[in-house]
Amino acid sequence: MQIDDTALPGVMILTPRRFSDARGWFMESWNRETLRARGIDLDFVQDNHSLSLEPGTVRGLHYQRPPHAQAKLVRVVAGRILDVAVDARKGSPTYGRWVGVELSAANGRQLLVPVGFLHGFVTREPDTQVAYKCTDVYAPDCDGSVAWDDPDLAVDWGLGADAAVLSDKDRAAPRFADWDSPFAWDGRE
Ligand SMILES: Cc1cn([C@H]2C[C@H](O)[C@@H](COP(=O)(O)OP(=O)(O)O[C@H]3O[C@H](C)C(=O)[C@H](O)[C@H]3O)O2)c(=O)[nH]c1=O
Repeated sequence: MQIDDTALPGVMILTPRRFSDARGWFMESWNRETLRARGIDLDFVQDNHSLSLEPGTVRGLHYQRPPHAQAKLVRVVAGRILDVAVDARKGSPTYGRWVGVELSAANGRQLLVPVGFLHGFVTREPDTQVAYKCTDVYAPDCDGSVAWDDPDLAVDWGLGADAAVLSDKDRAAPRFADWDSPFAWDGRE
């Protein structure tokens, strides 16, 4: 398992080892003990899986507020995405900053998105399937979103003039400046 930091402390890129042979390859996509040994001790309780038909599909920027806030471990099982995390922790030195990492079925990379970060992705190929582990269960009353195209966050989705494929919920999400984050920085990472 290769673990790389990103510009946002706590948001990490995990790349499991692939064992290749004449048949193809095998990997452990997630192993609690492997991550615990590297200081990442997360108790995942729900797996999610989505299919996005069109390239340019944006799902985000999403979060669940406490008491059902979620950390996520995101990977791509078919296709390719730009996966984005935004620091939404009040008081954080990197509050409002974002990172984007290309995850694909080919590169096998995963993104660890801690509690306190908004999450979203844009697909870069047709029929992209994203699977991700969550540390809390779905709680619709705690589900929320911030505008994917917020001018202050200025996430570069790489869409150019192409129109994003969006859900009605994401089309109507509030601006970051008009949103009262439920997350606070704990002064550590
Ligand atoms: C998230 C979720 C949704 N649903 C149901 C609710 C809706 O009827 C349907 C589609 O939900 P939604 O449009 O919120 O799905 P996405 O736009 O892919 O949202 C997800 O996309 C971004 C990238 C995330 O990080 C979150 O996990 C999540 O917000 O699935 C469930 O039954 N359980 C769930 O955990």
